[in-house]
Amino acid sequence: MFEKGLLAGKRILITGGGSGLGAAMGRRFVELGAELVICGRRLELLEDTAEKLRSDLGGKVSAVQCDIRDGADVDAMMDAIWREAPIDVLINNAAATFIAQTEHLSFRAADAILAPTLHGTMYCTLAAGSRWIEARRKGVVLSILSTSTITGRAFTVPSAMAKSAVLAMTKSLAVEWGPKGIRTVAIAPGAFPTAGASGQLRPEGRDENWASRNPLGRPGEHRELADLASFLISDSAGYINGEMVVQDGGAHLRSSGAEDLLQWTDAQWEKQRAARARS
Ligand SMILES: CCC/C=C/C(=O)SCCNC(=O)CCNC(=O)[C@H](O)C(C)(C)COP(=O)([O-])OP(=O)([O-])OC[C@H]1O[C@@H](n2cnc3c(N)ncnc32)[C@H](O)[C@@H]1OP(=O)([O-])[O-]
Ligand SMILES: NC(=O)C1=CN([C@@H]2O[C@H](COP(=O)(O)OP(=O)(O)OC[C@H]3O[C@@H](n4cnc5c(N)ncnc54)[C@H](OP(=O)(O)O)[C@@H]3O)[C@@H](O)[C@H]2O)C=CC1
Repeated sequence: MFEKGLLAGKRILITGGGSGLGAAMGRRFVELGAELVICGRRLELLEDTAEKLRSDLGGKVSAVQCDIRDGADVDAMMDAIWREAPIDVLINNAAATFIAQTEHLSFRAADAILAPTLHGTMYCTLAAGSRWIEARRKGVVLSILSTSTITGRAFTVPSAMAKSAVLAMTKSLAVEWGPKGIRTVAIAPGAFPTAGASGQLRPEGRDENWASRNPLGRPGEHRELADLASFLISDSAGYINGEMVVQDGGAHLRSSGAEDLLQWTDAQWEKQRAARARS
């Protein structure tokens, strides 16, 4: 679909690039000629993903351990990256979520979602943006959000709050940093099955026919999201700024995706809490 060298000459950092959608985007970016840095907390997972990409595609891929909840860690990672060469694109992909009745969330539980998804995303954006602006370099920030930014989402309230805040950041910085040559864009994916999302959002017994209720009758394919991301960060999308593209097969026009959970009994929620306590 794209010319082979679409992303040639671009150095891209993907937060949470070791797994799921982050890894899928990384693979596509390398196929299209980009140089890649991936970060996350699990170094072994990152090294494995980077090694696989190097051996499959022969590209330049490196892995950095970083907990984006920690601003000092983010700064240290950016300093280390910049010592080698500045990045041109930041992909804010790392995030956390789980389903829970909101009234049962402790403050620590709320923070477990808000810290990476909101604060960590802000730290990474600030750390990249301030370096770009100081060096008068251009840049692109692509954040992976959710259709909960449009519909809200019962039972994943801290995630919906954090994603909505990052959408506000995307729109605000489009105006503030656009004149400095930095574009900010976002994708709102619908359901793109990954081990992380299924583990946190789809316990056994939950709405097993959810995929067929999508207007297109299926979940998203990782390659579809990776292609959209490749376009949005490429120079071909150079006039798109402050925009969030929804990629969900039309699902949010029909439902926020949490309606089945409204039917859950107290016993089902009790079972869900107990499963968490055991893990
Ligand atoms: C909306 C759709 C769009 C988004 C999709 C995605 O993001 S898909 C991507 C999905 N990918 C990911 O999410 C990957 C990243 N995920 C992660 O890093 C972790 O799974 C985590 C940070 C979400 C939880 O880490 P952890 O288990 O090590 O937790 P911890 O030990 O640090 O505890 C902190 C506090 O949180 C509490 N608590 C925890 N779980 C639950 C629960 N299920 N239920 C209730 N509460 C819970 C725990 O009890 C504690 O509070 P307390 O008792 O002290 O008052
Ligand atoms: N899959 C889906 O259907 C949907 C996904 N999304 C969004 O897509 C993105 C990717 O999700 P997905 O691939 O499904 O799930 P994953 O769980 O695979 O991805 C989350 C990634 O973030 C990393 N991460 C989490 N916390 C931190 C942290 N504190 N510091 C650094 N890295 C961290 C994880 O690595 P590690 O644990 O090693 O740190 C992991 O690689 C997320 O933003 C998610 O909200 C949105 C809507 C739907």
